[in-house]
Amino acid sequence: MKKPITSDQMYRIEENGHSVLGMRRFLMMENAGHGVADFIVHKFKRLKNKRIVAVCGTGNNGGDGFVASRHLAGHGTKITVILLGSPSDLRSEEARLNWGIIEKMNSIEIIFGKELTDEIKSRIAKANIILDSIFGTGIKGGIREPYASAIDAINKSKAYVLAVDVPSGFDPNTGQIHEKCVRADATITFHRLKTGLTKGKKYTGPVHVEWIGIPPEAESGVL
Ligand SMILES: NC(=O)C1=CN([C@@H]2O[C@H](COP(=O)(O)OP(=O)(O)OC[C@H]3O[C@@H](n4cnc5c(N)ncnc54)[C@H](O)[C@@H]3O)[C@@H](O)[C@H]2O)[C@H](O)CC1
Ligand SMILES: [K+]
Repeated sequence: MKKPITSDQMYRIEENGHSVLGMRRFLMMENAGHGVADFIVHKFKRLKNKRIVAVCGTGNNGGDGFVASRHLAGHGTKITVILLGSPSDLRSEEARLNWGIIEKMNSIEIIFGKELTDEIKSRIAKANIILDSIFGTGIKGGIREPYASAIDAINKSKAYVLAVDVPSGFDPNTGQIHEKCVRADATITFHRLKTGLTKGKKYTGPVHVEWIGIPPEAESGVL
């Protein structure tokens, strides 16, 4: 197994990939989101009529959820993307780009807001599959609303939960959990295992490492 890395090392590898080797960040997000969709397609042979809900934050973890939802829309499933926040809060160009695409798609239902409305709670409660795209390696400090209530709703649901990169509320470096943490049935993490993911199986489930095409050369000077 390749040596696990910290979130700081991941960010530096991503930065090298982008600025030294010219791999645009939206390509990394596209490959990450495709990997998530591919994992679901292979896990659930029949996706038709399955209700999939992507619960997304306003960072690039959320962006991965937008991309995965677009890839899954091609499989005839009912997809809902829930953005916990406002589109104007989306932090990166690549997340805004992907939000701009899915908001034009009739095959994806979009709901956004800064609080957990009954509509959002009911989508999560009725989901067959949930993509946990709230936070990944960018989690910092105490978990604010509506994220805390969203994590509770995900943990109460009967859905199959796939954590994108890291279960939301899980520290990618230490494996410690914040006051709330998604309990995932599986985790798909990008590029390399994060050091914290060697622990906390109760929250991560089995961990799948997805290569997203960042050139190995991007690791020089970092690992
Ligand atoms: N590194 C790579 O090569 C790739 C990473 N991808 C994905 O990007 C995320 C990391 O994205 P980032 O924007 O840095 O952070 P997050 O999306 O994980 O979270 C930041 C987001 O969450 C908010 N937030 C943070 N802490 C809290 C808190 N305690 N309470 C409430 N809100 C919080 C913050 O404001 C931001 O909005 C990585 O995990 C991958 O999934 C790429 O897409 C693929 C390549
Ligand atoms: K996550």
